[in-house]
Parts: sequence; C-alpha cells; structure tokens
Amino acid sequence: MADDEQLPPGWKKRLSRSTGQHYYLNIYTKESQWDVPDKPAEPVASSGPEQVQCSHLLVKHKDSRRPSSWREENITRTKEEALDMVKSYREQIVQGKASFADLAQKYSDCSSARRGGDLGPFGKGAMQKPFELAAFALKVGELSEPVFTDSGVHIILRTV
Ligand SMILES: Cn1nc(-c2ccccc2)cc1C(=O)N[C@H](Cc1nc2ccccc2[nH]1)C(=O)O
Repeated sequence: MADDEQLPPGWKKRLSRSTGQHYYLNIYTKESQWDVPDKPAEPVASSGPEQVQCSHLLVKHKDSRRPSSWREENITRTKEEALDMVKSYREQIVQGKASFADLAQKYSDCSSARRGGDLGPFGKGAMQKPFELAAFALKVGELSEPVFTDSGVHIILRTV
C-alpha cells in the first residue's frame, strides 16, 4: 500500500478508527477518499459530493414516527433509553469490540438491519434533514455522534 512519499503531491495517508482501514486525505481541502490517489490533490474544495453512501444503526423509541420494527412490534422505551443504547453501541464500535455491521444487523430498528445497516447511495433530499446534514458532514470512514430524527436515534457510518 502506498506510503506518503509515494503518493502524488498534496495527499496524506490516514487510518480510520471506526473501520481500521486506510484512507487518503487531501491536505488542501481536508476531503478524504478510500481509493489510493493517482494524481495530485486538487487545491480547491469541491462543492461536496452529489451522493454519499452510509450505514446506520437506528434505535426507535415510544415517540418515534413508527414505534415498531422487525425486532419489536410495539416499542415502548423512552428517547433517553434509546440514546443510552446508541451511545453504548457507538462505544463498542470505537473501542473495536464490535463491528458496525454486526451491531446494526442485530440491534437496528430499521429494515436496513438485514444489510448491516447499509442504506445504499443517496443524494440530498432523500432522507430526513437531520440525517442528511449529519451524513453529508461526515468524511468517508467517519462515524457520527448520535443523530435524532422523527424515526428515532441513529449513529451513521459514511462508507463512500
Ligand atoms: C430510508 N430507508 N431505507 C431503508 C432500507 C434501505 C436498504 C435496504 C433495506 C431498507 C429503510 C428505510 C427506512 O426508512 N426505514 C425506517 C426507519 C428509518 N428511518 C430513517 C431515517 C433516515 C435514514 C434512515 C432511516 N430508517 C423503518 O424501517 O421504519
């Protein structure tokens, strides 16, 4: 795998804490990518990606838009209890004790759980606004803090 000195000018190699994979950072724009760069880094920030791809882990609560899921027909936990659960899952992932996909598959209240939480690629306007804002603010490989939508409490991992 390329080391910094072998990379085209303007790139740095970094290690993602949440996935353990290397990614490449444009030192001018702070934008990142998984693929090894094959040309010098652009010095001008792009207007941001048209689409991103994310996985998420959702914990619903009694005030969620639809307090039901494949896991539990009638969800009665409070929003505070859901937040505590999401924080615990995030801590396990950051500490390397569990993978994002494993925990999403087991515990997410979204039907994307069957795909390890993968939502596929999406553009702006596709998801509830708090989710979109958080997702598009993430770098590739970055794991969000807890995000609140009408569906419940999420953590989001940007994958592409
Ligand atoms: C937006 N979306 N994509 C899928 C999905 C994607 C790929 C494969 C299977 C399901 C499920 C959903 C969805 O809205 N699920 C809802 C829960 C939910 N609410 C969300 C809000 C924002 C982003 C994802 C969200 N997921 C449900 O199951 O009650």
